[in-house]
Amino acid sequence: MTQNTFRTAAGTAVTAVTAAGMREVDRVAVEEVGVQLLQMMENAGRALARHVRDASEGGRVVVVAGDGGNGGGGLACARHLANREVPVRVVLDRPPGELSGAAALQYRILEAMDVGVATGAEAVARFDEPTVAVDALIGYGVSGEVRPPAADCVRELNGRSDPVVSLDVPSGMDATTGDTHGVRVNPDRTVTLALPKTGVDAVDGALYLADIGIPATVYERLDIDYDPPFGDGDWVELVG
Ligand SMILES: NC(=O)C1=CN([C@@H]2O[C@H](COP(=O)(O)OP(=O)(O)OC[C@H]3O[C@@H](n4cnc5c(N)ncnc54)[C@H](O)[C@@H]3O)[C@@H](O)[C@H]2O)[C@@H](O)CC1
Ligand SMILES: [K+]
Repeated sequence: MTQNTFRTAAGTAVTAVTAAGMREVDRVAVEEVGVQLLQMMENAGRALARHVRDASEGGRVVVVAGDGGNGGGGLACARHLANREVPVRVVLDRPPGELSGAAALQYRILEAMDVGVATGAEAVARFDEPTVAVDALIGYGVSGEVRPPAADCVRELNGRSDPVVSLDVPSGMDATTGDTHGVRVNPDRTVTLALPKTGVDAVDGALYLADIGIPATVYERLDIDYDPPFGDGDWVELVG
């Protein structure tokens, strides 16, 4: 099942987009309007860190990240948590040397900060104390059945009894259809970015929409109905 419109608790209608639609929003934001990816990622990471601090109540956090835009947002979140002295560790689904693009940039900052980084699903399993986990493995860019090592990380995340917070969409969930690509994370809350994706009505747990700074002109250029939903805040809960 997919949903084309969501609502905030205040009753504002929010248009949902497919993965292709969101990719087009990102393209217009960057190429036509001049908003840079790292600016949006910074907003995503900061908003996500606030949600994680909420869920963790000061306890430990593990951020499980992939190497795409979703992973980059997770790594930015780890930095914001460390900046607030939240005890945070990072697990990458692949060795750091295999990172590229924005995720590699985010990783280099964490390295300079001495934030602990481990690799692989076994590292997720090692967090046996109460720990909020952040799922930043894969976002709307999922393609085909989720493969190892990401698939093993997903299973480890689902085996945890502590809260899991997913960035944008639960990893392994098709952002357009809500279908599962073989395996997917079952989060306690999802912080989706800019606009809800049509498939996210299939998420478990609470669903929040975070502002990553995309101006209304981007939506106007794409004929997407947009009534700013955020009010005074940086995110809103979506109620269906
Ligand atoms: N406006 C934007 O462009 C922003 C996007 N952001 C994030 O970037 C995401 C989109 O980024 P990308 O296009 O890089 O894509 P993703 O990060 O969603 O996915 C690409 C990553 O997933 C892996 N992957 C894909 N399919 C897989 C499979 N079947 N098995 C195992 N691994 C698989 C790829 O190897 C790659 O690491 C969004 O969901 C969002 O979370 C945010 O960081 C902030 C700004
Ligand atoms: K995710």
